Amino acid sequence: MEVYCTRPRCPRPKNYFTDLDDNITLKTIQQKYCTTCGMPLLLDGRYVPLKLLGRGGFGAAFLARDRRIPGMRQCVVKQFQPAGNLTSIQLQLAQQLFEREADVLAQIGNQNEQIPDLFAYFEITVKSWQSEQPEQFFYLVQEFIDGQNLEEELAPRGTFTEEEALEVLREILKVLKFVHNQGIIHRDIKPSNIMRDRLGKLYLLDFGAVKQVTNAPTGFGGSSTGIYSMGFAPPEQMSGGQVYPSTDLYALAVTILTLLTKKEAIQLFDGYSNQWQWRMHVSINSGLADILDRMLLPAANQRFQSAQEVISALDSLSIPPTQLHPHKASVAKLSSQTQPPQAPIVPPPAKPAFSTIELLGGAAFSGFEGALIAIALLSLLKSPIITLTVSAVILGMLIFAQTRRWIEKLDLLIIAVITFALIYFVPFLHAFISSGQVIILSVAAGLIAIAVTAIFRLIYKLLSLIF
Ligand SMILES: Nc1ncnc2c1ncn2[C@@H]1O[C@H](COP(=O)(O)OP(=O)(O)OP(=O)(O)O)[C@@H](O)[C@H]1O
Repeated sequence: MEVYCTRPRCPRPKNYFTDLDDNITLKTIQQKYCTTCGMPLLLDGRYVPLKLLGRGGFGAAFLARDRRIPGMRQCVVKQFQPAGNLTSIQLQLAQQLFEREADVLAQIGNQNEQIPDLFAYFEITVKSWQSEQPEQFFYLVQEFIDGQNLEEELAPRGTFTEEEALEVLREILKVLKFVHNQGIIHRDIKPSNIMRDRLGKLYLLDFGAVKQVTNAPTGFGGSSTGIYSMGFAPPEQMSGGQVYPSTDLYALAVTILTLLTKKEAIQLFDGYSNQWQWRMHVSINSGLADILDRMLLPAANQRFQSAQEVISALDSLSIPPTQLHPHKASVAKLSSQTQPPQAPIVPPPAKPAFSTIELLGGAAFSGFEGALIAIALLSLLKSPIITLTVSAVILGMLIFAQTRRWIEKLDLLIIAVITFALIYFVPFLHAFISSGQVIILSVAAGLIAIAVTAIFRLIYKLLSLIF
């Protein structure tokens, strides 16, 4: 099983432990340590990081499994890892923001099905890798949303249709209504913070920048601390002033325009007239366009004052509410990568997936080895049919051993070198061809196997993109 080291600068974070392929060992073993930097890998004794999902402003996010939950539930482990050289005050503020995400998720995550649940928040202190100094790491574990964020969804495709954008608008307004009613302003609404799972359900993520203002459900505001995403933040947030529910509504409108036009916010805003000039880029229902424009007004008090006001305005347009639907391309891509959340959660795959390099290396080995085996067998048995059958069986066993990772990397090289040396230097093992031809045939077979595998891989990728 491959386990990912979460130490920020570990040069070789991928660890492979064959004993963890055994479910009983995986569940009972006390701890595992990174073979490169010594970092404990089983976080809080239970979370097994599998791969890096991405790095954000305050940390890295890892896909992990919880070995203490039957079926090894998937989860996201976020690690506090601020980028750049921060002063101790900035570092403290960044850490507060990370803890704030944990606080907010603990408060509201379990109450709203479109906000990830919080599973755990903990810190660990470990010996530094290159010095004797102890190092402290903070982790937050939350529900894994099996899907793509809207930025990832938008990148490979064209613009969202009006119907699709309206669905995002209505769904996120529902979540914002709930969030604002808890006295919380998100302050960082943007496509990358909205995720769609493979069944089409939309989620609002990343509560690291929220402002917890007051418990009053309406008419509240709180001062901004300068955390925002350029282009999505309204003037009051950019100037570090008070933020309001309408601050989030403004960012949501910019998000919708981004989806409708696939253009950067800056391309839709005319700095000279200080106005949004987006209508020339997309044509939509005029009532909906007016609602978006009102959400985008520069003065916070001229915009809609609550998510509910926008929902009512949308309802009065009599555009039929859309059915939640997963986007075709993204679902096809996901279905090739992940398992449905509803399905019984299965233990992690016994073996990790193969990278393209590993796949092509394996193909080269199989082709090379196949040719050598065939040359030797034909020289010994003199029967093409028996040679073909026995070679196919041996080759099949070698390929199976590779898929199970019983042989990999250096093993392949060693086996290839030994077989080649045997057949090249023992004349009766290449009785019908010269030594030079052994080289040509085996290398050619290796290259052909690489080419064929690459073509199949390409076709598979193209098909999964299309469907
Ligand atoms: N609960 C989750 N389920 C699935 N994927 C997630 C979850 N939370 C975050 N991710 C994914 O992990 C990656 C990193 O997320 P993270 O929140 O750390 O940073 P970000 O949102 O990309 O950046 P920033 O924090 O600067 O806005 C992103 O691709 C995000 O979509």
